[in-house]
Amino acid sequence: MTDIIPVLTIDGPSGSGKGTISRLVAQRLGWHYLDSGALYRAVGVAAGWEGIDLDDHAALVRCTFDTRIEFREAGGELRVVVNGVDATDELRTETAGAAASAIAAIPEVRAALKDRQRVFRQPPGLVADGRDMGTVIFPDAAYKVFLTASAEERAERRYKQLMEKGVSVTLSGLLREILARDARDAQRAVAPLRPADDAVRIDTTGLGIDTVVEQVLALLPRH
Ligand SMILES: Nc1ncnc2c1ncn2[C@@H]1O[C@H](COP(=O)(O)OP(=O)(O)OP(=O)(O)O)[C@@H](O)[C@H]1O
Ligand SMILES: Nc1ccn([C@H]2C[C@H](O)[C@@H](COP(=O)(O)O)O2)c(=O)n1
Repeated sequence: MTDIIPVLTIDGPSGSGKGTISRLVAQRLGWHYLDSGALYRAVGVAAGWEGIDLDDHAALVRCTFDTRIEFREAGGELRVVVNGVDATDELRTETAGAAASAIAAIPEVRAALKDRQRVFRQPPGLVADGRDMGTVIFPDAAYKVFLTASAEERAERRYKQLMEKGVSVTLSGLLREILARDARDAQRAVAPLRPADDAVRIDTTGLGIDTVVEQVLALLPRH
């Protein structure tokens, strides 16, 4: 059954616009949406609540199995509920992103989350965003995109986003964090960040959101 449910994978580094573009494309297509990074972030946040050290791999693997993660639509927004608590805002912090990146390098954590991602493949279709959607989780996806943008532009996007939320950060600090996360995600041994061989690469540097959405939609036969 799943082999006839179409999947569009959108992978790429932090700040390349995966989440923004995936959500808009999923809306336009009327397809489901999987934010796979939210699963890693949720485990990282749950581990923090339990006081688990990021070096304690056995405890992190246990925490991955124990953590309940639900996605709920509320007022047109996707909320993420972790162990019964709405953790959407906490999940989006740079601290949660860094913790997610660290635990995502643990092979047993990745293995434990595999099936929890694949169940999102439901009719009429799925748009899945992450780092290994096209390479590991949905290697048979009909459509694959790899989004990039220069690290400087990604840092600027994040800076603008955080300033709008009233979070005080520096552009140079964000650039450092983005480069560190890129390196960790791309250099890990299991499912490193890389484009699938059959992915279409889109460099979004200097491109507006609407342009990127149209470029992605143009890859699908009709919409
Ligand atoms: N093409 C674009 N042009 C300008 N801004 C963009 C573009 N795409 C996304 N943005 C903005 O950049 C910020 C980061 O985008 P988004 O969260 O979608 O990136 P991401 O790749 O999902 O990041 P992460 O992996 O860290 O979750 C958002 O504020 C978003 O509105
Ligand atoms: N498929 C995925 C999704 C996410 N991760 C890890 C690596 C990221 O740095 C971190 C947070 O992801 P984001 O929410 O920024 O997309 O989670 C991964 O390894 N594989």
